[in-house]
Amino acid sequence: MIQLDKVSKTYKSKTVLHPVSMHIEEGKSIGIIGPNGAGKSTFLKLVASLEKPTDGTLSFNGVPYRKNVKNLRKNMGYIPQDIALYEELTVKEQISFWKRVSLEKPDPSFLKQMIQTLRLDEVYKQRVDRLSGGWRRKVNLLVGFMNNPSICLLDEPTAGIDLAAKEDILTWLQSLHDQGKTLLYISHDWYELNQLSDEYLLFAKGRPIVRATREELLREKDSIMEQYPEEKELQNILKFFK
Ligand SMILES: Nc1ncnc2c1ncn2[C@@H]1O[C@H](COP(=O)(O)OP(=O)(O)OP(=O)(O)O)[C@@H](O)[C@H]1O
Repeated sequence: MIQLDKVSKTYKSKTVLHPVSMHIEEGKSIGIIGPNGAGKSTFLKLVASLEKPTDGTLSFNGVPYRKNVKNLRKNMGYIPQDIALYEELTVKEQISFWKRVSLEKPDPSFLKQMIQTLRLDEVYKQRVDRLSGGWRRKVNLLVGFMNNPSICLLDEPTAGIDLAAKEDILTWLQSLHDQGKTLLYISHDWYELNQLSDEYLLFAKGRPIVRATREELLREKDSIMEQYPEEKELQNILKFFK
């Protein structure tokens, strides 16, 4: 479905993503892991078509991204690390606002199901700036995905929020996976990753160094750690993988 051919990214003279070739199959749930600065967010933004590759080509269903942006955007939802909402609006107003301005048509039944699963009806009439981080994150997910995309890209969707909100978001992500959607998400939370991932994509030093199932990663983790003795953060990440 999504194909990357020798895709790389360089900012000024610094290569932050070395050439990557990869196929992402429809319906796969891929957990992206790795140390800070390893290139995970850059990779996700390139897949989301929010960044252009310095070299290489991305294609969706055989058509290069540049010839296919409209169709691609219709099928894709991307949630960045930072929450981007109109703080003074209530949740209800926020939804109405985004419904009006979104280029893609919202899907009413999907929206209703999302509100229920994320329990957003509980705070429907509250202003966003009065909500906790967990609720705000849920609202952000809602407005980012209200058009029912088949490819869901998420950059640390549960970082820094309370446990109850994490559980709700995890349940909702699992329901997306059960519906056959493609999920690519960056996370540092092994519990969440183990619940959700068909595969792991492990980044280090500006490239994906391993793509593996949980069982494969468990088998390979000692040898990966031996190959990258100087990568302390990578060692710490893999040490806690069970
Ligand atoms: N717009 C930009 N201009 C210059 N350098 C950038 C830009 N965006 C990212 N970088 C650099 O690219 C490298 C990879 O960043 P990226 O955000 O992709 O890493 P990451 O693995 O997602 O890290 P984190 O877990 O901290 O979010 C970093 O060194 C970062 O400073």
